[in-house]
Amino acid sequence: MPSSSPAALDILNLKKCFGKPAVNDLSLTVRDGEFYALLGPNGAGKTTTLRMVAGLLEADAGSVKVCGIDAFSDPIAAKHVLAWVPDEPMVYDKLTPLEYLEFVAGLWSMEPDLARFRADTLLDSFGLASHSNERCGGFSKGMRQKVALAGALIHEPRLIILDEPLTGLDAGSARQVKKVLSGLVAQGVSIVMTTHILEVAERMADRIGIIARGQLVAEGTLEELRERASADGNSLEDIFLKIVGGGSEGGAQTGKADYPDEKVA
Ligand SMILES: Nc1ncnc2c1ncn2[C@@H]1O[C@H](COP(=O)(O)OP(=O)(O)OP(=O)(O)O)[C@@H](O)[C@H]1O
Repeated sequence: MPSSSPAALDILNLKKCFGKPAVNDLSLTVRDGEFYALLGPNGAGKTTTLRMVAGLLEADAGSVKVCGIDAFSDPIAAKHVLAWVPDEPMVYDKLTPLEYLEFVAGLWSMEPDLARFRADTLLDSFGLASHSNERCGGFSKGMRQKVALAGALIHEPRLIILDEPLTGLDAGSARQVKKVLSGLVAQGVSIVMTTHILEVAERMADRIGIIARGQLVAEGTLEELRERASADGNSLEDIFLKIVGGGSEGGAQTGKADYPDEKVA
């Protein structure tokens, strides 16, 4: 749908080198209100790209605009309109979900009544209402992930950046998260999500971008990608493998590096 609002995310010629290029002159645009899935083999540069967008990692070159705000020259304003949920989110073990959400809301200087209302609504949406007064320390990975996601949403961001949000979630939790995300998109919120679960991208995303070797190698709706891969009738997995080939970037590079130069949020 055409929109007069600025793009939710505008990445232009972004570069980051760790000895060798991790993100290599990458440009992409996520439209206002769009659900954009970022796919790519292990080590393709997805997380590095999103860390730069979220202000956790300094770019070597390029620019990033979030809802029209220059994220490099005005990072605080950009952070107000975005939410970042890493693939291994951190919550405070000694706090209950309710305390954690009220704590995060306090960091955003939200009114206590509004914070409580938002916290209760979010905990309910994620199926955590009955655990809202238990300490997070005893929670499973999936429950912690949902608490972290709720915390990221408390300030009503316009752009939500999710790195592998469904990893480690059971079917019920994954469905709750997908439902919340779809509901947010229906309200006009924009989402960028990396995932290795191609079926999720296929079902949920308005557009899909495929990154390989730090560059955007394909982008479009599922239909457009099908056309591009001349793979009519095939699944996204067929298209993906045709575009990027099998295997991870750099062969054995499948695990996370130790990120020595990561900034503290
Ligand atoms: N802080 C860092 N120091 C050194 N190398 C890094 C750092 N961060 C990322 N890299 C390297 O940059 C490349 C891109 O990594 P990145 O984590 O962005 O890939 P990815 O597409 O998110 O992969 P995955 O799907 O496995 O999460 C990899 O070769 C990785 O080892």
